Amino acid sequence: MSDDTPRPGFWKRLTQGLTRTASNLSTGITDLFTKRKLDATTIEDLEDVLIRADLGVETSARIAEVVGKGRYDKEIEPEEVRGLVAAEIEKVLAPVAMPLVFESYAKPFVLLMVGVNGSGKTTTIGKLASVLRAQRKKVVLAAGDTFRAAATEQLKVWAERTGAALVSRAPGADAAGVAFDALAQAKADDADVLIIDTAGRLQNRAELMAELEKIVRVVRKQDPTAPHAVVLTLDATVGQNALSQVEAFQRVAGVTGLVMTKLDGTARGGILVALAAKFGLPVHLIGVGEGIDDLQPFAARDFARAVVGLDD
Ligand SMILES: Nc1nc2c(ncn2[C@@H]2O[C@H](COP(=O)(O)OP(=O)(O)OP(=O)(O)O)[C@@H](O)[C@H]2O)c(=O)[nH]1
Repeated sequence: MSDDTPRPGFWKRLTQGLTRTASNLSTGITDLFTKRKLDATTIEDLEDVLIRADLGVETSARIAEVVGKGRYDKEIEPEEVRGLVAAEIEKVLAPVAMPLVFESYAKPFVLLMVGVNGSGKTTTIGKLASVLRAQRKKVVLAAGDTFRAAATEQLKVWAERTGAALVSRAPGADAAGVAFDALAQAKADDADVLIIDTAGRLQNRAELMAELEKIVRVVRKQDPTAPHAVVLTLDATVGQNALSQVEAFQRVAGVTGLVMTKLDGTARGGILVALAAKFGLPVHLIGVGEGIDDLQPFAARDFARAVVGLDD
């Protein structure tokens, strides 16, 4: 996905979206390092501040250690600490900041969207469809969340808005059947990309996982190389629970990349750093607000600086 968002708007949305986490981290650092010499206690306290922002125990310990190295018994400005912390966060995030690439070797390129209800699947599909259509790509959307009629309705709105084709069936139909038909249609129409929406009922995890496995199996009957990408949407406000969601979806669907939404709804946006450190999965997009423009390409340096309250 190319990013043609004007830079000032992009930075403003990002910093506004990350305000809660940034003030959490920034205030924590200011309180610790204002007119105080750096010692073992301040470093331990810094580690706690980072852990409370959900950066993960190991990463927090490592960052605190880097900040302390060679600086004991010296005064250090909070701004310098913010800079050091941002640099370390950037190191963790840089390897995972990757746009979603719709390789043209696969036609159609099959993208399977997974994630629990309300985590931002539909918004992500809408965003991707808009970007692809702006590039004049032919897109088919498959309404694979057959459990909820509202999900199909939402997808229909996006299909109409973007000029993508929609394949859907009556509520309660077999989701794998929808995926199968959609791939057949995408092939027949010579479409570039097929995006398959799926259900996200966490209440019945076993059933949901079986359904996803079946979708993958059925799609492979027509194209053994599909799905070419499996993108998991995660709601940042679930905190540490995001880690177990990645594990669960990875087991059944082989997640190839992540989208993290609702970073604006939490003071613990450091969860993205914990995820990057633990799984190393590509992060394609982040959501920092309700609107479609708030779903942005993920840039490691920008995120790292914004999240500790530093300027561009
Ligand atoms: N504040 C905020 N809201 C978001 C963000 N991303 C999505 N939302 C909102 O979260 C709600 C759920 O998003 P959807 O895209 O519908 O999520 P979904 O996973 O498809 O959910 P279901 O349709 O319930 O399965 C919507 O009201 C979105 O507007 C974000 O980054 N920040």
